[in-house]
Amino acid sequence: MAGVDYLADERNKAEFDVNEMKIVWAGSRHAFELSDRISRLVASDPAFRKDNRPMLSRKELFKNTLRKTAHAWKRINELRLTEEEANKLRFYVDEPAFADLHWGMFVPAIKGQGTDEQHQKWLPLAYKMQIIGCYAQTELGHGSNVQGLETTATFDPQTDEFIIHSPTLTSSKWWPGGLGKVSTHAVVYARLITDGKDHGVHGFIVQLRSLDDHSPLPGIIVGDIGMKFGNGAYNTMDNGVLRFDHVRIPRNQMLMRVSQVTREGKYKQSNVPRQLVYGTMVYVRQVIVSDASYALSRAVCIATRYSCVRRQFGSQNGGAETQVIDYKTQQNRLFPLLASAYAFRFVSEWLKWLYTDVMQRLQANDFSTLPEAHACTAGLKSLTTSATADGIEECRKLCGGHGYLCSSGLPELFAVYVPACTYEGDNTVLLLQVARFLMKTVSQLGSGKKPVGTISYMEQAEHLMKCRCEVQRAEDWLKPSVILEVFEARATRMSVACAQNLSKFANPEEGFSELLADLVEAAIAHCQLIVVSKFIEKLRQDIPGKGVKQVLGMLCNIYALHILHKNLGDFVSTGCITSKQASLANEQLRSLYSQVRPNAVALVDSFNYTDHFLGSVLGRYDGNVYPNLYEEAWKDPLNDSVVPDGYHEYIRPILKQQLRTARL
Ligand SMILES: CCCCCCCC/C=C\CCCCCCCC(=O)SCCNC(=O)CCNC(=O)[C@H](O)C(C)(C)COP(=O)(O)OP(=O)(O)OC[C@H]1O[C@@H](n2cnc3c(N)ncnc32)[C@H](O)[C@@H]1OP(=O)(O)O
Ligand SMILES: Cc1cc2nc3c(=O)[nH]c(=O)nc-3n(C[C@H](O)[C@H](O)[C@H](O)COP(=O)(O)OP(=O)(O)OC[C@H]3O[C@@H](n4cnc5c(N)ncnc54)[C@H](O)[C@@H]3O)c2cc1C
Repeated sequence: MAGVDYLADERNKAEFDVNEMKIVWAGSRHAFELSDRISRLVASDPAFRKDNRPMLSRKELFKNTLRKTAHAWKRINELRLTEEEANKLRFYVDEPAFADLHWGMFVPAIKGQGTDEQHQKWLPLAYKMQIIGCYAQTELGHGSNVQGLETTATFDPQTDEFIIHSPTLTSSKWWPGGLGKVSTHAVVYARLITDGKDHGVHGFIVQLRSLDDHSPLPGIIVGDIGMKFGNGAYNTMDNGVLRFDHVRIPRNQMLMRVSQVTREGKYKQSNVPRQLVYGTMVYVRQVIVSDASYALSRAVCIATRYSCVRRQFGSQNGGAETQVIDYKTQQNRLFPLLASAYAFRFVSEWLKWLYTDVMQRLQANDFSTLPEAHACTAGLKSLTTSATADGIEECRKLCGGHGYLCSSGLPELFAVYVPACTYEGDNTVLLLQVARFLMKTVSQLGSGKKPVGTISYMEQAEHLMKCRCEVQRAEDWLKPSVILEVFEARATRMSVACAQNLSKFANPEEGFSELLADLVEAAIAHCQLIVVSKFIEKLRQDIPGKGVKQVLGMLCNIYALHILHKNLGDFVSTGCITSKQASLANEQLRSLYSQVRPNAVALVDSFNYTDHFLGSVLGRYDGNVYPNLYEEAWKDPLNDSVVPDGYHEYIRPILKQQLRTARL
């Protein structure tokens, strides 16, 4: 029946003001209104239909993406959308495309690493999309090890040009999104060579294709790297391969904010850190943390609504069966993910602030907070993407068999999402960057250099190494000060233990190599502490709306106590808590699940996702799952005919043969 809300009872149970929570989730009333307006605009435009993606061949899929991206660009211009609105529009179109890399990496790379003159020349062209660019860093042979890249950019003082060259097969650029079929330009990372000297990896703007007929320019071989994981999914993106055969570009196309090559071929460095060459990655990692909260919240929204609709067992006297969400096992798997979605949302808002702050400082030549920003973006990118990828898969399982259908939206979400654990830095490699930062901090304790920002807790290392958790009753676990101290103590003790073990090696690098697995665990402990502490900080702010702060408090405690429960080994073995306190934490967690239960649907409604964006029959707002699932099945092209194509060739002969055998 149209118009019936099958989840109305669930919505009536909510103990908080959903409209106010929507504003908290969005970040501000302005952000909410903008998101709400743009998501409806996209949902109501048939050109942005996406339910047919898994059925399309790669070519059809890709052309469809080109059509949608062109349509989005047309709408952005017609409606004169601001940059913020245009970003939201691309987000709600929900189809990875070359434009993500153009706006998300090419433009930021020029902005961050180009000089004023380069900005004046290239940014207007890029803003109008008169050129389309990508970010060509990774090669066939090297991705993580950026210093190992092989492409060369050799200065030719005779002609005042750089010669861009791929000396080996492994130096072929491999993976850049938007490169394969679309980009006219790329920021290419290559080893700068002047006068026979190698100055390491630098960025260069290189034109790849003709602006008249799109054919590759002389000396350039470019194409798509092939089909990727999952139907539909990330195959809308033309990840590409690129080779250069002595391609010449003018000297002023080297991005020269960090270092310059003069007309005479002299290499000069500005007084800014070399690591600014990595600045675009810091920017995108911060965006990816925000993206993690959106991807996880989508999966959680689907699983929560469906868990209320789905009933199994427990019928008494012919009454309704139990809603699967009422099983404690379902809650124990689902609610920590719900809490994580909120936790990641808040930590990403904070990270955005941190990034903006670092950028402002950089403008004023203050580079002091760059290492912490690198550690935070790298660590939180790793933590949130790993948890989200696992979380989406868990949500699929929470939906039972139906979660495996493409119409649940979960398989495609998973397939699109999992590469986030790899792109923009492999998650383990990034955690090791955090570990280096932690080891450096520990080694400087007592040297007078004060740890600042997210690492400032280490200032109390002496106390944190020996403090005892004061929890005696389950309710004691609800105190933010208790949770914070326990997480700080665990992170400190794990870092200090690594540092002590490292000091046993004569060669620190050898020690680091040997202890990699422990170092990764210490880095995770530090990153989990950041997420917990930013959630607690959020709750210290003024949050209006009936019951909003209370229910967020429950989620914060669920997030922290669930992490504690999953990592009991760390907490108990470092002596931060006793096994008795661990079981009290578990008791508290169970009680929190019961408290969150009536609010579950309202908490996912607060994400304010349209049915179009969710793209899931199981997650429909109205909960009317079964008739729609049934209808969806009939739309499959296999059901176009009653007798399938191939019956006469392959089924009938078998059947007939069996008949003969049976007669014998
Ligand atoms: C894009 C769209 C956005 C919007 C769209 C919507 C939302 C998103 C959704 C969907 C988008 C999907 C789009 C996909 C996009 C994917 C794109 C790519 O994948 S582009 C390739 C990424 N490649 C990597 O990330 C390589 C990873 N490797 C590295 O970063 C480095 O090589 C690293 C950090 C592992 C090692 O670097 P070393 O070899 O230079 O190393 P060391 O010696 O360890 O470091 C030297 C010093 O530099 C610091 N450092 C390293 N990296 C830094 C950084 N980034 N910033 C500041 N300092 C850094 C270190 O802390 C160290 O500092 P001390 O000397 O100890 O003080
Ligand atoms: C969908 C997708 C889109 C992408 N888009 C772009 C793009 O637009 N532009 C671009 O330039 N690149 C892009 N990339 C490339 C991406 O950035 C790299 O794949 C990524 O940085 C990982 O590098 P790698 O592939 O070399 O992994 P590898 O480093 O080869 O990793 C293989 C394994 O080795 C481990 N490992 C590696 N080094 C260490 C170490 N030091 N210590 C311990 N373990 C280690 C890793 O943990 C991993 O398990 C994209 C990749 C994907 C999948």
